Amino acid sequence: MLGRPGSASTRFQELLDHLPAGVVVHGADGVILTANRAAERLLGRTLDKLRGLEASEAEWSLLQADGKPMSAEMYPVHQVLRSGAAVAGFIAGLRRKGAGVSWMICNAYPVHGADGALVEVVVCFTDCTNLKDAEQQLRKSEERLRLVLRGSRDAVWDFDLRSGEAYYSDRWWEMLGYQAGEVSADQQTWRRFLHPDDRLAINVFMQELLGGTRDSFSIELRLAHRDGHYVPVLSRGFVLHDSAGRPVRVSGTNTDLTERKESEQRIYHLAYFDHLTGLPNRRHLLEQLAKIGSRSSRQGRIGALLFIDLDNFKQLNDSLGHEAGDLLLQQVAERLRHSVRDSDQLARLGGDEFVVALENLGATDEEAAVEAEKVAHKMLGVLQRPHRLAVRAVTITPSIGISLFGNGATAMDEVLKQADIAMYHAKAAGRNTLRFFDPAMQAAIDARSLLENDLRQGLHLGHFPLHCQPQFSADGKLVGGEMLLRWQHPRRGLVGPGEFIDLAESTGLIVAIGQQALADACACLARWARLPVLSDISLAVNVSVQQLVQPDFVERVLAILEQTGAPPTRLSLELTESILAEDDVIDKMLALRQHGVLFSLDDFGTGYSSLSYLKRFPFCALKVDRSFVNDARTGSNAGAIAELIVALGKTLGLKVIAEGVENEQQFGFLRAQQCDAFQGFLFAPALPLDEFERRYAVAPA
Ligand SMILES: Nc1nc2c(ncn2[C@@H]2O[C@H](COP(=O)(O)OP(=O)(O)OP(=O)(O)O)[C@@H](O)[C@H]2O)c(=O)[nH]1
Repeated sequence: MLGRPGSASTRFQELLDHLPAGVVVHGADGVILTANRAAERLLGRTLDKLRGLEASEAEWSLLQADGKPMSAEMYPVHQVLRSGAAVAGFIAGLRRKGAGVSWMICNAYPVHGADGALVEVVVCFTDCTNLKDAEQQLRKSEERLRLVLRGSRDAVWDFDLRSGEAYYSDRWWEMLGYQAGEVSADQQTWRRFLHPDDRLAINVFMQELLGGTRDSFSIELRLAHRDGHYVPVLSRGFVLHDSAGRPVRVSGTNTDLTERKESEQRIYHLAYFDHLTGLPNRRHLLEQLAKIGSRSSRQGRIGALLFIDLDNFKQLNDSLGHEAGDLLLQQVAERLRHSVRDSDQLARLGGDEFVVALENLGATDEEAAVEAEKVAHKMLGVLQRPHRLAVRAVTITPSIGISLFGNGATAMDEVLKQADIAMYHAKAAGRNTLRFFDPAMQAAIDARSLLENDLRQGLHLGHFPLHCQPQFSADGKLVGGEMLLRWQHPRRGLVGPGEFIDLAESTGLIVAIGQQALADACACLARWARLPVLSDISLAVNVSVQQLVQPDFVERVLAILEQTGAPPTRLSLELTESILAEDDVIDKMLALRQHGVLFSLDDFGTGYSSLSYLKRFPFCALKVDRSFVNDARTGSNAGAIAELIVALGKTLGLKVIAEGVENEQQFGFLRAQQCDAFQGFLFAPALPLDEFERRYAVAPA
């Protein structure tokens, strides 16, 4: 007991005895003078046995914080005796014989006498074994966590939403090609690495996550790597909420999915692509066909399935060997790939069979069939060019079966079967050809190709005799004529343009036909120039888009004018509005205008009827479309439009010509509107040129 006489001293003693901390008082020589009850308990000795003991000679020993034995001079009492200074917060282990180690936090301070000399050292110590154990546990578990994370390759991150603190682990940076600490980071930093296409979705996701009650999440995203590529990442973690449900912490790990994605891709490729040619395989095709079929039905567009089988491939395989066969199949695949659009679905079905699905070929079966046939013809042409194999060059032909789809009536696997059947018909027809599944379609295509042949033949033999429809002024004077195409077919007789212009356009023959018509018209103008009655009338010739877009269109026209000697100022080229949207048209028109050639705008009122066209392009005349002329009378809509068109033409200084005038009522109405010229059955139909000249080359009596 710390004995001090008097009642104050007794109270002080009681206080000390009830302190939970041990207190030991040493004399200046280090010997224990007294101790309180807690010290007796902690040291396991009564005061009697403690008194007179030197700390270092006692039955207990002290350990350092790291568990190693502590040398006597490091004991707190000795440190104070040596230095005269207090020691605070000193951690020491107390090992007593027969008992374990208890951990203490020690404070020690010197007590000085009146003369300033050190007379006592008071050492206080509190048991902190529990705290020490907890610290050790914590350290162990932290170390364990560190090791686990280092081994896991996952990248840890942790955001304290209240303090704004952000932690990105070293691995997090390493995953994106950076070193930790290289970039200063906050809670928004990761967003800067997001793939632009992921930003919106991730922002929405984060808003929902932080605004909701979920406490875990898992999401895939892409983060930019330093070298420019994007790392696919699986981000998983937890959200911690406070008692009010507010998010206070978000932590998680990012797993690099690159390898997984690559192997998924490899597996996908193995399952869906043909290893020899790299083309999609049968399974891929069948899956795509279902989508293609429903897309076409939805859009109301017709498409075609082409079934392509090489002819006598077995023979080639047998004679040149399987390897040569493989090489050929690869070349065939490559050529097919180049004959279709990127959006077309090409696949190798197996062996020497390939399939192409062509979508969106037209609004009707006929249109689609024409387009499909073109592609199939292209393939026939492309495939039969010699293939250079290691041994030698070989030629191979395909047989192609075609079936249309898109009206939703036939399932796509059925369409595939139909194309297969059609392919067998192509084989039966002698190979190296194509066949449609639908006999009616085949008949239409056959008829069309017959007509195309005839058209070529007709062009060659000059079977397009010129016809000319006269144009008159309001007072009945002949002022011009429009050259109209007719086809003198050897079996069918005279065929009107409605029956062959489409075909001529889709086969490109229109360019040659138009060129011929232009040459004939100019020859005619040259002849008329020598006939007094016809010498000052103009002749209009229709020009198609395909003609006009020819790069040398201007030169061709000038050459014809030169060769024929026709007066350019009598030649009027009629264009429809759709042509005006093509590039360079205005330049070509201006070039020809410089030589005096006239231009008139045909069918005005039916197309875009853009006023800017009329102002920008160097037109001399405007033709009111026959649809307005038909119903042209006072009070009708068509009449009002015709009236407007005439007024518009007049304002712009253009000559206005009405076509398709069939009766006196129409004529009377349009004449009242001050139309300049009139053309139609009321006056005369298109006449063969010789008859035209017979009728009009004589001066009126
Ligand atoms: N080199 C090679 N040959 C293959 C491959 N797959 C299938 N074949 C062969 O391709 C040939 C296909 O022959 P068929 O289409 O049945 O007959 P064909 O000789 O082409 O005769 P037709 O089709 O009637 O014109 C068979 O001999 C198959 O062994 C392949 O991957 N590589």
